[in-house]
Amino acid sequence: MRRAKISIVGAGNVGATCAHWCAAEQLGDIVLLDIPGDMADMPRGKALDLRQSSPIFGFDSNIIGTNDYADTAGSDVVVITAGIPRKPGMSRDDLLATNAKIMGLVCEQVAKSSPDAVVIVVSNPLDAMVQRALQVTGFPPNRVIGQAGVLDTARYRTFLAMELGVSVEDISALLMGGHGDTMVPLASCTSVGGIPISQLLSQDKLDAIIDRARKGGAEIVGLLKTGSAFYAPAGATAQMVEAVIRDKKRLIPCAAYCDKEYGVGGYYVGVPVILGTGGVEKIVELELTDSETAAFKKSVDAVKELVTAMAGLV
Ligand SMILES: NC(=O)c1ccc[n+]([C@@H]2O[C@H](COP(=O)([O-])OP(=O)(O)OC[C@H]3O[C@@H](n4cnc5c(N)ncnc54)[C@H](O)[C@@H]3O)[C@@H](O)[C@H]2O)c1
Ligand SMILES: O=C(O)C[C@H](O)C(=O)O
Repeated sequence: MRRAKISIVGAGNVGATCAHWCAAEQLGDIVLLDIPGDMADMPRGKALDLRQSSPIFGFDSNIIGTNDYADTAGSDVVVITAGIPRKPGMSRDDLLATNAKIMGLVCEQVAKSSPDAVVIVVSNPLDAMVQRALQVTGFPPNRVIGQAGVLDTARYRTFLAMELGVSVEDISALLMGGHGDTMVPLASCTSVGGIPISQLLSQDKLDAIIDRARKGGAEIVGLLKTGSAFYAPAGATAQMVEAVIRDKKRLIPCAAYCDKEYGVGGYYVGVPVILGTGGVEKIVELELTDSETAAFKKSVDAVKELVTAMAGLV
């Protein structure tokens, strides 16, 4: 049987760690690509190192590193983590000019080498970068998706589990909106072992957890000092890769292109989707409360502003 082919563009912290999770989960063969230059051999070094762990963990994936898009040809999934991460004192939006240019260069190559791939964008500012990937690849919107909601929801679930002293496995939750400080955790969709969160936690404690989840990326940047989070982001991305490769039909939050859905009007924003081999197979439209609708609109407006700013930069 043909193994799936997964290419990861950007072999830095998120890209290489995503390759690690994908290999450990035996999702397919992996190509790690990064730019030529002084560090041209780096993706080859990381790929070889990862491959040498295969006898220990028992996976048979072929893993290569390269600077050449020809090696990524015919990928089933392309993950894009190319770009700069933020440092303390920066917002994700400060990365817009640099990463929009990088995203354009990468997507021109991806469109030529893997025209049938599902593209999963990770680079920040996420919602604008996915829009850029859609513009440049010209792929149908269901095959260009952004990773943010799985990570944001995982942070929210982690903090809830820590507060309640229960297993993360029993916490079911959902966040919507852009990947920024305006993301919208839905208390109405948060439950623990089937019990609505409102029966287990006071509103004050829940608000504090929501605030920490919103600022979860900045908290890690402040601790690391040299860059941003990568273990959880890479794990979240690998979960999306798995949903596509294995046609899992996962119902998870992703940055998906919403036109009529939620009245967004042609932008990427975090919404619950069904993710399978075709990419986004369905956007699930929920009934939101008035306050959730207002928070979602604020988040969408922030994404629109960023996309408008990007148009003047590329
Ligand atoms: N969406 C999310 O949830 C999320 C989470 C974490 C990080 N991020 C973003 O992901 C991006 C990568 O983060 P990181 O920590 O891996 O950074 P990193 O600096 O460790 O790695 C980025 C890599 O991209 C490479 N690169 C730059 N230009 C390239 C090009 N034109 N072609 C191919 N590769 C290129 C760099 O050489 C580098 O190896 C950042 O923009 C960061 O903000 C997003
Ligand atoms: O915070 C960042 O800049 C990286 C990423 O978006 C995150 O949420 O960890």
